[in-house]
Amino acid sequence: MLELEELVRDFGDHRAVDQVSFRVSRGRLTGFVGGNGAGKTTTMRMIMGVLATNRGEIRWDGAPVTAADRRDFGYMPEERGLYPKQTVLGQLVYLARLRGQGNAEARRHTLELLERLGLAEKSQSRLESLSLGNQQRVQIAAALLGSPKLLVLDEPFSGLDPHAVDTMAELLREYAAAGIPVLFSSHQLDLVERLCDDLVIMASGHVVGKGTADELRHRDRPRYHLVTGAPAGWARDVPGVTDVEELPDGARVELAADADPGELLTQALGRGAVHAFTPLVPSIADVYREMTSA
Ligand SMILES: Nc1ncnc2c1ncn2[C@@H]1O[C@H](COP(=O)(O)OP(=O)(O)OP(=O)(O)O)[C@@H](O)[C@H]1O
Repeated sequence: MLELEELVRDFGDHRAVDQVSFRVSRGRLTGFVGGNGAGKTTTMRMIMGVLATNRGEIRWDGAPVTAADRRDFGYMPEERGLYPKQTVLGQLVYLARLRGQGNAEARRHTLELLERLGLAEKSQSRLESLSLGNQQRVQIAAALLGSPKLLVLDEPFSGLDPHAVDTMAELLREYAAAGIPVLFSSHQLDLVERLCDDLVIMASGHVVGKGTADELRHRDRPRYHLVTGAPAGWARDVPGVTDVEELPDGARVELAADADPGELLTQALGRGAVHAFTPLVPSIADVYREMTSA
């Protein structure tokens, strides 16, 4: 398990990362989200030791992370960083050998990954001759070489077409299922919602939310969508109702945590037809907007 405890990173007098703490657990896919400049890349660079921390601690399996640990971490940096003029296969095999694989094993594993990522036919092409999306797939392959014990991926899905997104998502799930903690950043909240076990939400250098998607979606005050065919302002007078947003055909109604939604429904039925009465569960995009809008 990877643990970050109260990490701080300053650039001059700007605090880019402020008291950031979270965990990336074994077998869990953890999505790392936040607006531009929120501090995700800086945090990932500190995990990988590319940037020093000003304060705080990074632990791997309970002990302060070491350079040896980091050699076993698969990393896809924001700045990417493969060689444009080298062939895909050539440089991936080279990287696999740097990670300790023998030549035959490095070749076999690299070819397997290229096949999996739909790049087998491009193995002898120079990286710069590939489309941007295919270059991105090669960068992903580079992070997966060797047998990484942890994956730290900075926006691995950006620039991928929908099929490549699905392949990549499936691959990350397999790594997580094999017990490898996976941390990836993304601005694609629908994808994060679909894929992740855990989420960490950052804003202005701070963690503003973390937990499973269900935990983050949980609201202390449940909300319901009531459709009656006419504005339902009367709901304001129902015991337990704390907020009403009137709609042309009903209302969105917020209740106190201990209120009985049956009371609202009974009163609605007493006034005529009820076409729908449904709990409103926020999407992760809603949660994200609420948490980062301050
Ligand atoms: N090397 C640096 N020197 C000075 N400031 C930096 C440096 N790297 C990052 N920053 C600043 O730190 C803050 C956090 O940047 P970071 O790249 O970590 O954000 P991010 O969440 O990854 O954003 P994005 O989603 O846009 O990639 C920003 O204000 C950025 O300008």
